[in-house]
Amino acid sequence: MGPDLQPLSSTLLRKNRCYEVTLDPGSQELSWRDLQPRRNRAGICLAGVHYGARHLACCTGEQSLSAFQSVPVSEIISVEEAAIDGGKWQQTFKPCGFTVHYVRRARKHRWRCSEMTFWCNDEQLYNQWFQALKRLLELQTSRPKHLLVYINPFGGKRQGKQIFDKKVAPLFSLAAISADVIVTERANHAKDNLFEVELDKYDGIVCVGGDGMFSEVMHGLIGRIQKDSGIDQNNSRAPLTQCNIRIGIIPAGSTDCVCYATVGINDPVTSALHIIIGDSQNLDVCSAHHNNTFLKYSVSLMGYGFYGDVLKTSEKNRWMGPSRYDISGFKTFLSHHSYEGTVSFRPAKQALASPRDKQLCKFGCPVCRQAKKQLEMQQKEPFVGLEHNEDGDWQTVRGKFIAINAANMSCACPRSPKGLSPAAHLADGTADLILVRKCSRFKFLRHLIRHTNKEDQFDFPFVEVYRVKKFLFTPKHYEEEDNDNNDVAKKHFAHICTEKPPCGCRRVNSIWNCDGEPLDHPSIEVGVHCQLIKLFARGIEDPSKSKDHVDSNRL
Ligand SMILES: CCCCCCCCCCCCC/C=C/[C@@H](O)[C@H](COP(=O)(O)O)NC(=O)CCCCC
Ligand SMILES: Nc1ncnc2c1ncn2[C@@H]1O[C@H](COP(=O)(O)OP(=O)(O)O)[C@@H](O)[C@H]1O
Ligand SMILES: [Ca+2]
Repeated sequence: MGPDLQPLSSTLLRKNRCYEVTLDPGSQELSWRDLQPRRNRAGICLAGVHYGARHLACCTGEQSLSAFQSVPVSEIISVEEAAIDGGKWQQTFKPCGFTVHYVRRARKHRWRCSEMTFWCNDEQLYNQWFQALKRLLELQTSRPKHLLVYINPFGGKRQGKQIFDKKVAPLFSLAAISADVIVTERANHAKDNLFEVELDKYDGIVCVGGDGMFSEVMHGLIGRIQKDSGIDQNNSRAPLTQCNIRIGIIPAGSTDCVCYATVGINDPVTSALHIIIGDSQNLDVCSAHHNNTFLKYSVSLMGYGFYGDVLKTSEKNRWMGPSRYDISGFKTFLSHHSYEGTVSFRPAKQALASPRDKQLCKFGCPVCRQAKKQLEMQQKEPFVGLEHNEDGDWQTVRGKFIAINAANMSCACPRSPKGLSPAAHLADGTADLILVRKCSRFKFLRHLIRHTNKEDQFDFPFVEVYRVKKFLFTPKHYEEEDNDNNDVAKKHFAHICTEKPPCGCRRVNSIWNCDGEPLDHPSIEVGVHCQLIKLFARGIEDPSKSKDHVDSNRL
């Protein structure tokens, strides 16, 4: 806030009614209340302005006070000169008006753009208001001005381009955000481009598509930043360089889990508004390695067994769009495979919360805030990375599993609004490792159904959940493997058994579903990199805390 900015309070007209309108640079709020004036003969009230203190300019006649309403300056999208609609009183006074476009909260975490026009009866007053609002908006320094946008035209229902053109681009232009738009022509187009592009030109990167498209952009960005800072991604112990350029997700995919779990809804307009107002949410990233070779990063789900098989079956039916997952989910459920192997993990000893508690990760989450403090302290230490003394001792679990899932965030999505691990945190430096042991089809179905209702999906004897910072998985058929040649042979063997199981032979290996992308190896080492990337999001707002806003912003 600049020293020159003083509170501004005036009586202005809106829809031929007098409002006391106040812009307070201290509280960073624009507020207004209807003064319910009795009008003079011409039906006009007098407007006044006063600087330096709150001032009630009088309308002629009685006043009855109505509800006070406000919008934080941080949620004003733009201010522009109002278009004159030729009303009767305007012909006499030639008033000047300004329109404020702002964020209105609608139901279920949806944000919408609302507008409100106030009229001033002299040009000087109008200029004071217009300039003051513009100045306060210019001081919102976290807002992006220039974005790089990648659109996957084939994601989800193939609506990415239309969604961007019709719903997002008009909002960006209203907010004076310019965008370089690339419609991808092939898989990995965005990722490759991110290694070449002049990143400094942009205040953020936006991907229009699903989790797979987000994953591609994230890989491009993290890979580029590591390359620029000389970090070898194949070294699983290397501390990765944080990516400070934010990524925005305009949901246009099949699952849209990353968007849903960080915003609360998969709605393109809501996401565009979070980008415009410059929200920021740090996000943990898991890295998966095999034999000191980097495989992939993941921010949502890494799933072996059930979710790996769902992915594998669904890839063949990509043409079906989002419903491919329902069909492959049903098929996979019926096939009811379990996979034998060993999971070793290092529990997060210092975790401030547990996967079974009810403390969900919300906007301003104290658990993630504490993790940020710890991270800042660790970064000051000479040896940083994924190894910390505070972590617990390694533990090992062996057996036959229907599913091995690592949820780095809740993985909430329209199919499961509370997600795979409802209490997982976006930015706490841990992931929830969920082991579903071999059990009957009926029991597994009960576990699955609980992802869609309020019951606890972990409350079964065949389900275990651990909050971890690192884990390893070795399928039974890869155990005792210690060199790459063996690995190739066994991969080949596993492939044969997976694709063409001889009569009586159980499927040997599943694949890892890594944010909707398959991994090349089932035997992996995974570590969580605390708050490695940033999104244009804020986490999920608590409806009980934002209720006042929902109501007060609705005009
Ligand atoms: C009897 C009803 C059972 C319903 C169980 C539903 C449980 C769903 C949990 C879904 C978690 C999803 C985690 C996110 C995965 C995505 O990264 C991935 C790729 O998404 P996209 O790129 O947008 O295509 N999606 C999936 O792997 C689909 C999982 C669907 C499982 C049925
Ligand atoms: N132009 C393109 N043609 C084919 N594949 C693409 C293209 N652009 C991106 N992709 C790839 O499509 C995959 C799925 O994209 P995504 O947007 O997540 O859709 P969905 O949610 O339907 O899976 C991603 O792995 C991404 O790399
Ligand atoms: Ca996490």
